[in-house]
Amino acid sequence: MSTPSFWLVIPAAGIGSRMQAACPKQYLKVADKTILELTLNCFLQHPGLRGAVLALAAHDHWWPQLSCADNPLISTVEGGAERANSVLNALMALSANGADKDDWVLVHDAARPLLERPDLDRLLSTLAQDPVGGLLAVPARDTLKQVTADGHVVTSIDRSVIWHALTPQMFRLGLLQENLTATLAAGAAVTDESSALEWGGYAPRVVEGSANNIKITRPEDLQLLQTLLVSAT
Ligand SMILES: Nc1ccn([C@@H]2O[C@H](COP(=O)(O)OP(=O)(O)OP(=O)(O)O)[C@@H](O)[C@H]2O)c(=O)n1
Ligand SMILES: C[C@](O)(CO)[C@H](O)COP(=O)(O)O
Repeated sequence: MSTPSFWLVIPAAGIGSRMQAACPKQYLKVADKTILELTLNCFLQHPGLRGAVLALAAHDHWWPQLSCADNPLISTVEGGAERANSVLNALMALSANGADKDDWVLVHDAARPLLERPDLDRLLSTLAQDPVGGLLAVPARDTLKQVTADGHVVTSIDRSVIWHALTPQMFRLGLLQENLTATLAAGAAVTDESSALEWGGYAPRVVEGSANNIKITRPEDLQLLQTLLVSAT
């Protein structure tokens, strides 16, 4: 099935505090490539990519050293205080540079280097005609507990209706920009793009993806990344 063309937003302005590394985690090297380069690879090889906007920290001096920094498909903007602010800055740049409000935009974490092409194509083809958009996600496998602040179980959550949100998340530029702007203005919690659409009363669709599409967050994730990269070759 043919897949629609799309713009790409990569929030990459985080400091990676939970990783406790000497540089932001997206610039840590694994198998001779930075996590950011690994993340970009899947998209730069896709014929549907119209262009990419990376949101970078104001003090980011690592990006210009990467070979892909010269790729004409990639532009950069300054990120914001939170991930949602970084994403909104990138969306505003797309709008200012002529992207249409009905164009598809995919937002993908710089810290998710293991997105697989079949998952990307499944997201694009499944949502190509969707009136709202949606996101890659994985159904919960473990028994889930609601727990008190001092660590005691309150109840078990029905896992049959629980999914883990991943990225990319895929929405039309105008709808996403409008709802993200409104959600931030209202001071509502927004840790992913779907949250903003939900706040606006929409019901994004989940598209099942691979549980290997992990977000590199803590030091132990680097070993898992190495293992998954080896098994993928
Ligand atoms: N102000 C911010 C904060 C985060 N991000 C990006 O959002 C993605 C997911 O965020 P997270 O995994 O939390 O990254 P960090 O914020 O860097 O990690 P930490 O919370 O451990 O500092 C990352 O690619 C990160 O670079 C961003 O663009 N702008
Ligand atoms: C967008 C996301 O990766 C979906 O699971 C997640 O919400 C990012 O959270 P973070 O705290 O900004 O890493």
